[in-house]
Amino acid sequence: MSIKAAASQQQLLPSLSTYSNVSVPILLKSSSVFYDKRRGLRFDSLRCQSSSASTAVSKDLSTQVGNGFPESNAVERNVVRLGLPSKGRMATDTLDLLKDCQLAVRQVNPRQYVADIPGLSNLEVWFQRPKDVVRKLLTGDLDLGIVGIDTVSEFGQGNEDLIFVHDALEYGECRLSIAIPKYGIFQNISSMDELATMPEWTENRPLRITTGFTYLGPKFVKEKGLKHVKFSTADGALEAAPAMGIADAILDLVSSGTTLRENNLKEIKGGTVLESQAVFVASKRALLQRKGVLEATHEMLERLEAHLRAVGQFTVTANMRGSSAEEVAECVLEQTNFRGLQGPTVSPVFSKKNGEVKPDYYAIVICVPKKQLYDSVCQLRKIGGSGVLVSPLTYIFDEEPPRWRKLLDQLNL
Ligand SMILES: Nc1ncnc2c1ncn2[C@@H]1O[C@H](COP(=O)(O)OP(=O)(O)OP(=O)(O)O)[C@@H](O)[C@H]1O
Ligand SMILES: O=P(O)(O)OC[C@H]1O[C@H](OP(=O)(O)OP(=O)(O)O)[C@H](O)[C@@H]1O
Ligand SMILES: [Mg+2]
Repeated sequence: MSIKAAASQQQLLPSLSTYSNVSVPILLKSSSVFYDKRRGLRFDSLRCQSSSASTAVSKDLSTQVGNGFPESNAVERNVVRLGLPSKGRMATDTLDLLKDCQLAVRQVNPRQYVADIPGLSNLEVWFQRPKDVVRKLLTGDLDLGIVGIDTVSEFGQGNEDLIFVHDALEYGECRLSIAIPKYGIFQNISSMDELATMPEWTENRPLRITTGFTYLGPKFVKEKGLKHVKFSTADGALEAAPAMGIADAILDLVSSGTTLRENNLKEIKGGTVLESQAVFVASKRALLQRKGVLEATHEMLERLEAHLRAVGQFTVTANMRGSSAEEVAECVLEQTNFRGLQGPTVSPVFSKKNGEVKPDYYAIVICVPKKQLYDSVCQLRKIGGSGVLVSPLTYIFDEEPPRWRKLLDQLNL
């Protein structure tokens, strides 16, 4: 029997609700299955008949017993797998971010779904639809992924195997919100409470909400105490549904609000289910059990942190007159809002006068948030700064990132 055939046969097995600490063999025709409670894995021992001898082949099918998600049919693998969005608005931004972190993905052609990152050995990149990245993390077919919080929440359904390694990658920012028409019976409705208490909604005529978020939607309205609600599902252009008479309200992602505005819809107070942005997510099981996953995660996290810390800032160098480095440092610390990582770096700038080499100026180096660049230049000028040089910052590698410590704590490591 082929491994695939044997594996699909085993999918028919009832899941074991109770099992002992020791591996329990279940004999199934020519194969047997061992459950390992400690690792939550299923091992399949497939008996392959050959003309001369029968050989036992052990396959780790990475199947967690009883997590409620479909089981993986995959064969044993030693390589770490990272899932990235294959299409849509997250795809390009994700590749750009990785490139900026010196983790450029090498894809032979855009229709190929597997790729690698030359900087990370023993790691495969798999391009998948965002929702499939989450599903495959849960089935054990992927170990790591980058998707939106909305997708993790909708398709992960609170499963504890999913861990946010980095919860703010600073792109794909949007919110999942209820929106209603600006006109008609909704004209004066501006909050969830008002929507909930509208007399129009009855058992026979419930509030009809259309959404692609069929897990988060019903959960949210239940938490908000709405009684008469009926959900329908659609994949795109939801904003058209109220005007078409298909729905009363929609639950969809909003970013700039343009699509809502252009379709005469509005958000309401208390109607935001969640705020989302791209995140780096991992399977807890994979982090703990698959060789190389924790190491790859560490390296990716360090690079992401260092890049994201740096990307919002400039390095600013300016020359200041002063009689000593301490005097200049004091002036910067007292009279400006800007520092370096720990404090300003102050270095003497030497010039030769009357045959004598002396510090004439002092160069200060500080980090400045991009948005405050002009403000920093003005503050430096006020205290006698001149020759201001501004350069982009590529990375800030500080001490161990707090997110790494947090991850190890979550894993009890
Ligand atoms: N308007 C938006 N602005 C910013 N980010 C968004 C916006 N819409 C969606 N996103 C983010 O991008 C992710 C992918 O959205 P996209 O529309 O590209 O794919 P999708 O709609 O999930 O794909 P599919 O077409 O398979 O349903 C979303 O899960 C969300 O995190
Ligand atoms: O507030 P805005 O900036 O206008 O963005 C919101 C729109 O973006 C998303 O759709 P997308 O463009 O991804 O198209 P889709 O419905 O095909 O996924 C979302 O579903 C909204 O329709
Ligand atoms: Mg979309």
